[in-house]
Amino acid sequence: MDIVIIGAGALGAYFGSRFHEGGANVTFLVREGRAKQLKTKGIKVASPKGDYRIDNPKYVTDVTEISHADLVLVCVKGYHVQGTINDLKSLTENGAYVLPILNGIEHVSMLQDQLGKDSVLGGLSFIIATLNEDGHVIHSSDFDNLIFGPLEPTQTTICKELDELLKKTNISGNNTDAILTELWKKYMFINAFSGITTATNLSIGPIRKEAETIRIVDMLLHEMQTLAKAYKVKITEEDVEEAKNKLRGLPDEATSSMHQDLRKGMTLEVDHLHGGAIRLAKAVGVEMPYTETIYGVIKPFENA
Ligand SMILES: NC(=O)C1=CN([C@@H]2O[C@H](COP(=O)(O)OP(=O)(O)OC[C@H]3O[C@@H](n4cnc5c(N)ncnc54)[C@H](OP(=O)(O)O)[C@@H]3O)[C@@H](O)[C@H]2O)C=CC1
Ligand SMILES: CC(C)(CO)C(=O)C(=O)O
Repeated sequence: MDIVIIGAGALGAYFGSRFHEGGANVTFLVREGRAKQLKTKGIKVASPKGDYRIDNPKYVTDVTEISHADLVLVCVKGYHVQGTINDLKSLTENGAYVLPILNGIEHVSMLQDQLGKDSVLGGLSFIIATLNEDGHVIHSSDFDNLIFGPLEPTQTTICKELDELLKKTNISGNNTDAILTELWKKYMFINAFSGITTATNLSIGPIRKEAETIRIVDMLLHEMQTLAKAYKVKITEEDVEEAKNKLRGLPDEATSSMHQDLRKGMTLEVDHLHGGAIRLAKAVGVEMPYTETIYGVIKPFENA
């Protein structure tokens, strides 16, 4: 399979490397700065699932240099999705499917509106990864789940093909017919986890010790459950409990990518995640006081 990765950051470099390891033809579509780094440093992945390196990764900065793509993985931050649209248009016009795996929900309808519904698959990932100063991937969780599935009936074949490829790689994950529900469940989880870790500037360990702080997490999860319901997606109490169990199971030092970005002084995805939920809530008359509070607390650090 010819796979293009847009955004060779932590997520893109990790999954791109694993697909390369599994035998796919992987091209990274990157911007100038990252291109220079890939040229001089290559890609290295340090991971509990096994290290991997690509000394001379195939990368381009100009989409017209890509002659064919079956699938494009969109691995940029929420606030950079709009900037990928022209590249994605060029690739989908030549037959590629687009699989966004970033956090959040708003980008899905945005991509569908601009690229056409048939081109956009549903996707998400569970992994904890970051880039070091050499642009090498530090994968620190023992999980690396890539969940995807068709949002339109026309997409079943490409999803089955991707599922077959996935089995040849070292990536965990699966093709699901319930990708919309999975997207909302991840959105619920990430808004609570990234919200509480970033707002408190703490990893999950100390947060778990305080009943009052865990209560906020509980309220954030339930607000997202109510919002999903307003968009006709059923998140059950068991799903909320599963999210809480995930938080209970993380090591003390585990934290969200947004909190890692805060620590590094990078732009935060708070508008895409919490801001997006608040916009969706306003559109359907749902109240989200805890989410609004978390958003307000984090917002001054968005471009710190
Ligand atoms: N890191 C993690 O553990 C996880 C992250 N996520 C989600 O995945 C998404 C990506 O996160 P992450 O990988 O950490 O982010 P990073 O900041 O590490 O990577 C994003 C990359 O996108 C690149 N980029 C931005 N715009 C473009 C463009 N127009 N063309 C090509 N490349 C572009 C950036 O390049 P440049 O270097 O040029 O700025 C950067 O390398 C986020 O939504 C995050 O929430 C989800 C699960 C886990
Ligand atoms: C919660 C986690 C680590 C799971 O993948 C994540 O998505 C993030 O922090 O952005």
